[in-house]
Amino acid sequence: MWLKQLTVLNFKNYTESSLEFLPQVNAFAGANGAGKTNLLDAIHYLALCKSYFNPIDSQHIKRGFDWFMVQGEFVGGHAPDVISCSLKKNQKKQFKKNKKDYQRLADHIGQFPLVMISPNDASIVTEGSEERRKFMDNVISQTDNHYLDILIHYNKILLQRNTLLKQIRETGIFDIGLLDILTMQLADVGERIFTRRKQFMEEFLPEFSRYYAFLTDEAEEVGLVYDSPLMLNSFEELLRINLEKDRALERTSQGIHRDDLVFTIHEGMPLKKFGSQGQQKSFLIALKLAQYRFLKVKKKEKPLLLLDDIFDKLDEYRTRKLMQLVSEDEFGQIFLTDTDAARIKYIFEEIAQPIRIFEVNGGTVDV
Ligand SMILES: Nc1ncnc2c1ncn2[C@@H]1O[C@H](COP(=O)(O)OP(=O)(O)OP(=O)(O)O)[C@@H](O)[C@H]1O
Repeated sequence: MWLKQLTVLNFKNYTESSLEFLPQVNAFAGANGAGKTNLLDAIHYLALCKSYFNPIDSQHIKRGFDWFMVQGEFVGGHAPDVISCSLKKNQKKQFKKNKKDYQRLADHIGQFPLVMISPNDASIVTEGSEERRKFMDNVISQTDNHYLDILIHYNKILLQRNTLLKQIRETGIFDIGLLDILTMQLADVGERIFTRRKQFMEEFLPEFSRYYAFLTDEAEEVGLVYDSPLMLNSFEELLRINLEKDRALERTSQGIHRDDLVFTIHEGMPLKKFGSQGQQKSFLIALKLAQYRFLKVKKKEKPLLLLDDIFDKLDEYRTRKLMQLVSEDEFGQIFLTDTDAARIKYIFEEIAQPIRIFEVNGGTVDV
């Protein structure tokens, strides 16, 4: 499966552009701010119904316009599929496959598996647990669309339970029956998410360790551990133990919405504090390569790989390692961005990979 054609209309700094791709490597080259990453993001929209960088859809409409559209033609695998995503200001985002609306976005996620590696990924190490849950949920959702459904369901019940806890505190009326029902429902759905995440980590961890060792020339021990309050107690027990605390806080203090991934180096020290910049970078790339491998095995096809500005950020050793994987045919179609077209040409010519370079300049593109 690969993306043959992409059209963007009024999308970020593009008015109208249509691009034809190679099934192998496609590079967007140009100065800072030219619009290279915007094209990767348009591809991300097609595969995952949303931006990789900014969750507010309306901010992707070109300034001065009131709608955008991104359309792409995927070929290979199944029959050619034309996917389009469009948004009119103040209206709901529309998704179509071969001109037909999707009933649910969850039906689309995972049909065109995709992995993005970007400098923004640093937030997975440096920011709060939400970023790491997002990473985990993104990978699982692309392989299991029921997972997305139960996540959405969990968040709805969580909101209802929190609203009730607030009402109890404000009104003093304690509807124990309703609280019990919401507690049981939350526990039931939460346990399913916990089981799925645990199972995912068991499969993911060996892949991650293998890629980290491959990318680094040091015999450094790194750790990746799934940490959930459900490791020690069942969800129902947890909610009962914390009932008084939850009533005082007016929210559900414990649950799978607090899950985290713990990243360590040097035998258990936090990666964020004790890992060098290079070690953190290798850790992140290993996470993403393991994500690629996981999706490839589960979906039985090669996901699209989007590399945002990574050759500028990687040292020569890691660049060579990545190129080794490209030449060993580990990946399918690749899209990448770089400020230096000559560097990209050189890197891919060295491993004799066909590449099409698009020169991007302020929202226009030349081949
Ligand atoms: N809604 C929008 N309307 C118009 N322009 C936008 C919109 N959103 C973003 N842009 C413009 O897109 C440009 C950024 O594009 P992009 O991030 O793709 O650049 P880039 O070529 O990847 O740059 P870099 O090499 O610095 O990463 C900026 O000039 C920004 O102002």
